[in-house]
Amino acid sequence: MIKISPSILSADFSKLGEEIKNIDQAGAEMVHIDVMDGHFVPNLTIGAPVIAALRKITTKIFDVHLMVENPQDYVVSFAKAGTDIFTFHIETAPHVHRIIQNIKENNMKVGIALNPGTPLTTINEILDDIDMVLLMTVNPGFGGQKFIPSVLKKIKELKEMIRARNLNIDIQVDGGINKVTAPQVVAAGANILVAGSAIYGSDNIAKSIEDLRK
Ligand SMILES: O=C(CO)[C@@H](O)[C@H](O)COP(=O)(O)O
Ligand SMILES: [Fe+2]
Repeated sequence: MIKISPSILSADFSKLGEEIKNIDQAGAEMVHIDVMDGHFVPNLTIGAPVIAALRKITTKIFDVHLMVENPQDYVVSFAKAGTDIFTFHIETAPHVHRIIQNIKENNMKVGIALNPGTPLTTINEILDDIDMVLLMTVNPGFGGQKFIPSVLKKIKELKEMIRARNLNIDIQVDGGINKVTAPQVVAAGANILVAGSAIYGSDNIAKSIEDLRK
């Protein structure tokens, strides 16, 4: 089953609560929250206090995508704020096994994100220990960018790695996902689609979510 995780990066931040209720009622399975630190990526967004405030208004899965250096420093505060899936970038984590253990000890699911230029070999040794792989289909930092088609091959390769090892791991894609690219990523093996501008940029949020799902 395909799950849709709308990225609130493209929402109207002046009415974030309302914007989250909109995607909640429209049937999205998750809420994708992009956390940026101005170091790993050249942009700043939100952190644990905002997540904790949003936690009060929805029971949907909080799919938190940390584009930050030193992600281990945020595990405890993000767990307390109500994060369900803690996704960090492999490019930021030399002690990757330690942070995975720490995320699990704090009762969150583990996601690992890879930039378009980062090879799958970087997660070979820890694939058995995680719940989700996020393959970036743009370079992280901003919403509204163009999908990078060369990632399709990587999605297929990851799907095959997971199948060959008989694992139960979600493949999430993020960046430039819309009505045109969604069928391509799903055919390649992705099952969780993140979309910001394709959902919040449309005048019918429920329809845009259903269009992606179809
Ligand atoms: O993590 C990121 C960007 O770094 C994303 O989650 C974007 O927010 C997706 O936006 P669209 O490409 O769908 O507009
Ligand atoms: Fe994201």
